[in-house]
Amino acid sequence: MSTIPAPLVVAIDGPSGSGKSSVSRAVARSLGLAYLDTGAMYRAATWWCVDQGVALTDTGAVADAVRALPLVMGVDPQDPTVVVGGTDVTAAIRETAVSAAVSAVATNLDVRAELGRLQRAAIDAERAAGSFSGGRGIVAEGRDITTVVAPDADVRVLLTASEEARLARRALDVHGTADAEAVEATRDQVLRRDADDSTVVEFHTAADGVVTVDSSHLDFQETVDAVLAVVAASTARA
Ligand SMILES: Nc1ncnc2c1ncn2[C@@H]1O[C@H](COP(=O)(O)OP(=O)(O)O)[C@@H](O)[C@H]1O
Ligand SMILES: Nc1ccn([C@H]2C[C@H](O)[C@@H](COP(=O)(O)OP(=O)(O)O)O2)c(=O)n1
Repeated sequence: MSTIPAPLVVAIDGPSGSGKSSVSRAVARSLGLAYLDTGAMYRAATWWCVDQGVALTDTGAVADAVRALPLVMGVDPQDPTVVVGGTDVTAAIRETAVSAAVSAVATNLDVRAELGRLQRAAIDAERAAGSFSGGRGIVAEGRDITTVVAPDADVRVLLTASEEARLARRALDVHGTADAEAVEATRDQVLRRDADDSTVVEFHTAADGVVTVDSSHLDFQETVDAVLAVVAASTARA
């Protein structure tokens, strides 16, 4: 009798520029899993509030708008997409205006409750679909996936990197260079945002049972391999 392996849920958290999104996508591709970028959901919520003319300082109006968010997340790691009310906002949510404003939405506790609910539903759907269709599971990444959204995930990883490495990576991403000027221009987007976000979620220290992978001195492929090794070790133990 053949056994169908249970769907795997991998949760990855970490600060901005630690490599969460790119590493999680590569891990999902490598293992044949779905990929959920929860940061993209906070970005989509921010884009929607701005689109609807909601003042981001009005916490009640923001929460109401997010409860009505018509969001569809594409979870294929080859081509993750974000669609809001029929508009593909995959690129628009990466623009600097959204990056600068997103913490105001992500620190709204009613928004966190609503998006957390949607994230749990997406993870549960992959679990259930996997059991019936032979789907393999999901990699979900963000700031509170290992602790709040999916503390019961099969594998939980905190991906960290030094401040210096994170600033250089983001500068290279946004400005195409990691010279002193580009690093300075990136500081607000990385460090101020992490400081604001840290007021509502802890993502600098690993919770009990969460494995830390420090990518400061690893290149991209080495980081992917390190996370895959954590998955292999965790699933071998289970
Ligand atoms: N270990 C690494 N070494 C060098 N660059 C990396 C590494 N991990 C990720 N990167 C690059 O750093 C940038 C930021 O990564 P990203 O996945 O967007 O981080 P996060 O989602 O944590 O903000 C990307 O250009 C990515 O390719
Ligand atoms: N689970 C999550 C995911 C993201 N967030 C917040 C943190 C960030 O300010 C925004 C956008 O997240 P995203 O992962 O795209 O941020 P980066 O630009 O990769 O640093 O959402 C959160 O509060 N909780």
